[in-house]
Amino acid sequence: MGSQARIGIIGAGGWLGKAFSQSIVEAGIADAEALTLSYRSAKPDVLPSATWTKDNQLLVERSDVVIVSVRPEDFPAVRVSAQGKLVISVMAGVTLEHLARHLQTDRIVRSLPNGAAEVRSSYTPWVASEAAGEEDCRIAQAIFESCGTSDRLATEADIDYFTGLTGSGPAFPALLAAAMMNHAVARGINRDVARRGVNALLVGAGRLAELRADCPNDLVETFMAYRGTTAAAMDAMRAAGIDDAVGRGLDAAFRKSIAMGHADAEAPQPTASA
Ligand SMILES: NC(=O)C1=CN([C@@H]2O[C@H](COP(=O)(O)OP(=O)(O)OC[C@H]3O[C@@H](n4cnc5c(N)ncnc54)[C@H](OP(=O)(O)O)[C@@H]3O)[C@@H](O)[C@H]2O)C=CC1
Ligand SMILES: O=C(O)[C@@H]1CCC=N1
Repeated sequence: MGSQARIGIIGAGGWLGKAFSQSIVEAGIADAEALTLSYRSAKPDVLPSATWTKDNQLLVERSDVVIVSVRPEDFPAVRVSAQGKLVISVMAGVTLEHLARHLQTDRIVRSLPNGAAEVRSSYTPWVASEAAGEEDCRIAQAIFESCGTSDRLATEADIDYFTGLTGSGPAFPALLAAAMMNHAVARGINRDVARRGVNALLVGAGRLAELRADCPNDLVETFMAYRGTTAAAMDAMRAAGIDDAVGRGLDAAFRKSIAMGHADAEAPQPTASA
């Protein structure tokens, strides 16, 4: 398909939809003119030379590749037939089987990017249905790598696990940073100073991880080896159960993703129409 790929994004006005549409154009996978983008409420003020529409069936007809980027609870209302088309889903918890049944195509890639797609730094694991061919997988991977890095995983259960690990993942350093900021403010530190300091350390820690490419355990051991303030803090955090808390969080996300898939399976069959 190369630079002539015709790509449609259902839900292109949202966080991930906007990130994908822009990164696809930036990476030269498709020109803006070859994109058909759908929205539900307000027409977004980006990529004016793309075709914007509220008609998802029209979008499918104008596209070779259809990316579905609505929230899972809005998916049942997306009533289109994508017969013969490659569909790429970024939705949490929606299974390959449900996607195939609802959209009437067996060429499916199920993926789970993360919010860092906005800054072209997502990590996007994905799986493909049996009927998705080599070229389908190649274009899907090119799309994911236009906004970060990606890996093809072995099973759908792996996708359900990675939904928490890396899909929800950017929220977890944010949770730690919020706890640190709340602690500093409670200690009487000026809120703006605390915010600048904590945001700067998040960015710095990310860049350090990128530069060193160490296993996180190695980085922790490097800090522990000082046997100083950092080790004192980490020992106290571990004694308070940080490893257990993180494990419980990841298990909860995995269970939620599986439960969303089961809810789909029990949902009534849609009637396909524009
Ligand atoms: N954000 C994240 O970090 C991640 C999100 N995901 C998954 O990606 C998907 C999208 O998430 P995100 O971008 O954050 O969500 P958003 O709510 O930001 O975007 C969803 C968009 O879909 C639009 N929409 C809903 N129904 C339709 C429809 N029938 N036709 C056209 N557009 C429609 C919404 O419009 P309106 O303005 O009317 O609401 C909204 O703009 C979700 O399924 C989520 O599970 C996966 C990994 C990470
Ligand atoms: O929280 C969610 O359900 C979505 C999927 C992963 C990140 N956001």
